[in-house]
Amino acid sequence: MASQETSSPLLEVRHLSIAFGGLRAVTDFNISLAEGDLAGLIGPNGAGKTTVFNMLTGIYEPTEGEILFGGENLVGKPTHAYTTRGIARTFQNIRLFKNLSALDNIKIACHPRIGYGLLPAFLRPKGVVETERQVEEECLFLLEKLDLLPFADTLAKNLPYGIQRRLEIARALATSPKLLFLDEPAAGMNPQEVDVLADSIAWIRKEFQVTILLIEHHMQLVMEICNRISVLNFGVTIAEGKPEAIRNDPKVIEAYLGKGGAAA
Ligand SMILES: Nc1ncnc2c1ncn2[C@@H]1O[C@H](COP(=O)(O)OP(=O)(O)OP(=O)(O)O)[C@@H](O)[C@H]1O
Repeated sequence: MASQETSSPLLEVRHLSIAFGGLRAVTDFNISLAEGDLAGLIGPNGAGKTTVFNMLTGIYEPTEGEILFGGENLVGKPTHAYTTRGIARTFQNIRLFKNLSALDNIKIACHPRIGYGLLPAFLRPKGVVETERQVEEECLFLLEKLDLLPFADTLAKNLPYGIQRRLEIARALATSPKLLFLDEPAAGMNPQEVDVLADSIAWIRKEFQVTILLIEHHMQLVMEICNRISVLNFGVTIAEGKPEAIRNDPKVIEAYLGKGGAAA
């Protein structure tokens, strides 16, 4: 767990709001992430967590606010601009290409970094062949790092659920992100898989030197690996701070955690 709170923020989100018709889904959301942070975004169903992710990846344009990434305001830019600047995410519902192998799922994610069009892909001059060899090597390396190598040739649809989730993370890492958003990475996992995942996420942060913000209902995982946590309720941030403070915050207990201290 490493927070480098003295360095300038990698991501600075200011006064982010969005409304859908009459519904204010998120109001005045602020967060500042330093390089190396592993932060959590929690709150009840419908609190606005995924909507925040959708704004932070260019899927939704906020009605107000700024998303400063490395000092540049990304609001209004298309989603690929977020990717090319080093922001990647996973989704709550797994979005793998089910009929492609694990390796091909990763290769596709590498594509925005390759930078050649359709014609060279068909004609395959020497440079393209070399690039493809390098990409394959990188992808195999990534699979190996995430203990996915035995599944390289398995179709995504035939992989166990926990492995599919890990492959989603590997696919996000293939874009070489500086900032990674994980939307409910533990959803649908059994307790053993959650334990392994918690270790993996902490390890990924360190190994890939990536800053992580995750949405999760699994409180044990959040409290164990996150160095700071923001809590949303009805689109409004009701608390922000270190896990211990969040766990004992009366507003958070009232809105989400309950007296037992565990929402999930
Ligand atoms: N495209 C949209 N159009 C209309 N309403 C939307 C849209 N996207 C989200 N909402 C609404 O915004 C609110 C916040 O939804 P969101 O999915 O962000 O919540 P969440 O905190 O991620 O919930 P969960 O934990 O259940 O995933 C909900 O009332 C939802 O119905």
